[in-house]
Amino acid sequence: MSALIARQAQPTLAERLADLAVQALIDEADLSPKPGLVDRRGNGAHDDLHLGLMHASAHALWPTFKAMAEAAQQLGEVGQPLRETLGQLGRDGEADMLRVTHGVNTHRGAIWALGLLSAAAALEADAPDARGVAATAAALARLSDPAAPHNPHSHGAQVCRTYGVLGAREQAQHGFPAVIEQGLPQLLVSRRGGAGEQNARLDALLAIMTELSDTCVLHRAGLDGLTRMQQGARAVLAAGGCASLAGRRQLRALEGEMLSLRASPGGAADLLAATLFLDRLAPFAPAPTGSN
Ligand SMILES: CC(C)(COP(=O)(O)OP(=O)(O)OC[C@H]1O[C@@H](n2cnc3c(N)ncnc32)[C@H](O)[C@@H]1O)[C@@H](O)C(=O)NCCC(=O)NCCS
Ligand SMILES: Nc1ncnc2c1ncn2[C@@H]1O[C@H](COP(=O)(O)OP(=O)(O)OP(=O)(O)O)[C@@H](O)[C@H]1O
Repeated sequence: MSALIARQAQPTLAERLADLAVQALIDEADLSPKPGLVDRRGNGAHDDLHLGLMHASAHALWPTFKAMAEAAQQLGEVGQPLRETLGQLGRDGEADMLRVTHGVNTHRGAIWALGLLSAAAALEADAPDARGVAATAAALARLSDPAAPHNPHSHGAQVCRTYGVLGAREQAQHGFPAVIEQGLPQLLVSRRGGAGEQNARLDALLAIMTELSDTCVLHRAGLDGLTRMQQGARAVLAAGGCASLAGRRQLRALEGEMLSLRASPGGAADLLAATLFLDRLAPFAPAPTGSN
């Protein structure tokens, strides 16, 4: 292979971040058994989603995440120009998603969360620790985008009004507390406890579900459904997590409840993808000088 071809084969930072974002979405979709969500076993509580569609949607978003990271590199700082560029790229990405899925919402919340995090990771490429990247993403999310069409009829907007809870927008504006305080710590604790990677990821999803006001669940199952989701997730973790027999029993019970309510924790799933994205950022940091 010539040196030129070898050089061209090296992915750029923006390409590597887009790879990471798409991989996080694929890993989230494939993770099984997830209560109520699309996974390798089936469609969960959804009649318009399936695993192939989730994969196609995830891959279709690669150019969006790449463009967001490139915009961050070019503009170089958190500010109104970057916020407005990301808003336009996010809306274009959503249109791409809907074209691929023929109008089904597969990843609206994920474009929002992973888009902000991809841009933030590009800004923080020298020292990409999870907390710092989440804080930078939050600073971007707190800037308003005058071109964003406010949709008071979105499911999220409706249930936030009805139940007085905070949704996807606020989760980002507050620095992704569900990821930083629940998802990532649980992932590390379960790994350290020898749960195995898939069970550690399931535990991370459940940890996110214990606290989140997931507007997907609220929309389909109301406050009672949300409470049952949170309590059920706590019961799995209290029983020893997904690697334990007792935890698996609780997980099966939770899944039964979610399916009977037609409820699916789509917001928690997006935030698990955000958790997996941030978990994998460390290797992006340049090696400290003097290290071998
Ligand atoms: C902020 C968003 C998610 C809209 O939120 P809204 O609550 O009105 O919408 P909707 O119900 O359609 O979607 C919410 C999505 O978020 C996820 N979600 C639900 N609850 C939560 C939660 N508590 N926390 C995080 N995500 C959640 C769900 O998966 C759901 O798909 C987004 O679609 C948006 O408005 N984007 C504007 C375009 C933009 O600025 N893009 C920039 C990309 S960086
Ligand atoms: N594995 C998954 N399975 C199902 N949903 C997921 C998965 N991963 C992420 N999600 C998220 O869940 C959301 C889908 O939720 P939902 O079906 O409630 O959306 P909706 O189209 O707004 O509402 P509804 O189907 O109730 O009319 C998607 O936006 C997506 O971000």
